Amino acid sequence: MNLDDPIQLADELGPVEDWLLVLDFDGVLSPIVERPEDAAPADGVVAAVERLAARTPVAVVSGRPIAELDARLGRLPITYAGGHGAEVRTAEGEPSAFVDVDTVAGVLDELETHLRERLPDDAGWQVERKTASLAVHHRRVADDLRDATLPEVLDLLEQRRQDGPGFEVLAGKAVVELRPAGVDKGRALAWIAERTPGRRPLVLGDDVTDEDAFREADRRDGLGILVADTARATVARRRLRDPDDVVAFLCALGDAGGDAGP
Ligand SMILES: O=P(O)(O)OC[C@H]1O[C@H](O[C@H]2O[C@H](CO)[C@@H](O)[C@H](O)[C@H]2O)[C@H](O)[C@@H](O)[C@@H]1O
Repeated sequence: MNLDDPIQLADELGPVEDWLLVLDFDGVLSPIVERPEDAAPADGVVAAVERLAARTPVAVVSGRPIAELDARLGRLPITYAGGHGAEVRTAEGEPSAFVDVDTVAGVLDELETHLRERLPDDAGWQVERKTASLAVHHRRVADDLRDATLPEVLDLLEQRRQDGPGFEVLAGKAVVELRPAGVDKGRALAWIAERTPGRRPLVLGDDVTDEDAFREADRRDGLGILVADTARATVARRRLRDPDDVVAFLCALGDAGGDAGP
């Protein structure tokens, strides 16, 4: 799949009011960095999203909890879906939970304690406890240690699949995660799309967890845009290079038609 020019792609898509804009955070609105806590929106992202949100529904759908999205983006007048769709807050501020946190807390607590003992921070491991899931980051772990240890970590996660309400194991960018079953970005998109009729989903994502949303967008006559500097297997039909290209694309979408503002 060829790389798209962000301005040409925005021009091709026509009026922004035709679309429900669905944006991933890490790797799309924010460049990938070594430590999750250091991630920040790319320059110009917040202003571009705010401008678009005045004209069409916008959602950020992320693996992060909503509280972390608030801390990084602020409380914009858009829908936030956190934990890959475990929790949603509408643009009007109405929250919905799709996982009962009490049913997963015991499994996650016990696993977190064990993994923090087994995977030392000073070797580069980072255990991230989220509202309804748990992630193990290995971006800063030496390759040989990672290759030797990751099968054991995956095995530990796999052993929890049947516990509590049931879980899934997934792998993302330098991360593996235990997530409650029945939650994914495709379902989150479906829930949001049902509440914004008449708009075609336009999904921007960079990671394997975004493929569910790309598929759901296709089902709804929408479009998936992969954000990646190299081609890889994806159901997305268009591709932008990186978060800087995403900012250029969002600005161009906001400029097209309607009241482009000052
Ligand atoms: O769905 P997203 O908004 O893309 O969130 C996916 C995960 O993003 C974070 O981890 C990733 O980004 C980090 C910061 O750039 C990077 O250090 C890490 O290697 C990536 O996996 C976040 O920490 C996870 O909770 C999200 O699920």
